[in-house]
Amino acid sequence: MSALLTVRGLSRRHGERLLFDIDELRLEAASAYVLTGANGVGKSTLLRALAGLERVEAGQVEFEGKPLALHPYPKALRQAIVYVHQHPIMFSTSVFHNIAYGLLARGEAKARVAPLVEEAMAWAGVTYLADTDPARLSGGEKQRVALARARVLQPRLLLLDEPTANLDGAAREQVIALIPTLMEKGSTVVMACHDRDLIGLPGVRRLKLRDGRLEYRPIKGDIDETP
Ligand SMILES: Nc1ncnc2c1ncn2[C@@H]1O[C@H](COP(=O)(O)OP(=O)(O)OP(=O)(O)O)[C@@H](O)[C@H]1O
Repeated sequence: MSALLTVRGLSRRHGERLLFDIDELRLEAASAYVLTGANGVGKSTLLRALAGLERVEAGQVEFEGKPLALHPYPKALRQAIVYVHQHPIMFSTSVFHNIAYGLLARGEAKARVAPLVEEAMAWAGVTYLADTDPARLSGGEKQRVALARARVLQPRLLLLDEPTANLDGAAREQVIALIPTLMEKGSTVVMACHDRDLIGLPGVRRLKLRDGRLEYRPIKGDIDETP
């Protein structure tokens, strides 16, 4: 296994409160993780920090073996890491345009974008929504569009913040079914979640934030409910 991202001495304070102080966060290439821990322990903050959306203190940072700093947030990480919010925000245009946007912003040729977007929509089962305004989508459809929009960029690291938190029934199951296939293109996936079905997916490692520290659990670790 080779390390994709290693961050040593990763800490975050809110005033006097130390939210976390992690000796070492190490994410392997082409691997899947769940990040668990009690409400308010800092899971979202940690994911957002890795995506450059939240200011943290960091010691040594290595991405694909190269040393980097998290501030200012480097272009190499901006291109390699995608964060998916639990309430994804979308442009009021169409589903197709929302999925295409990141590719076009990267300077991808229009002729190449259409087939990539179509493939991503088919993967997420949202082709029938291509022309729909995202404001009209159900929660499950919106989450699947957000996953397609992230996947189409082929990120090296995909950070999912509670991808099933607001879903139930078939909508939740459809999202869970997509998760294992996110790794097909070699992406590493980290999901902050409380969902036992995501935690129990085969081959998913568990990271647990507790008392400001990060604990590494074995792949088929227990899925207890202790915070
Ligand atoms: N700007 C801020 N100032 C002070 N405290 C903050 C600020 N932003 C977040 N917090 C606090 O930091 C803590 C961590 O929040 P975070 O959303 O990262 O937790 P979480 O583990 O993702 O929680 P949940 O499981 O409920 O989603 C919370 O107690 C939150 O209130």
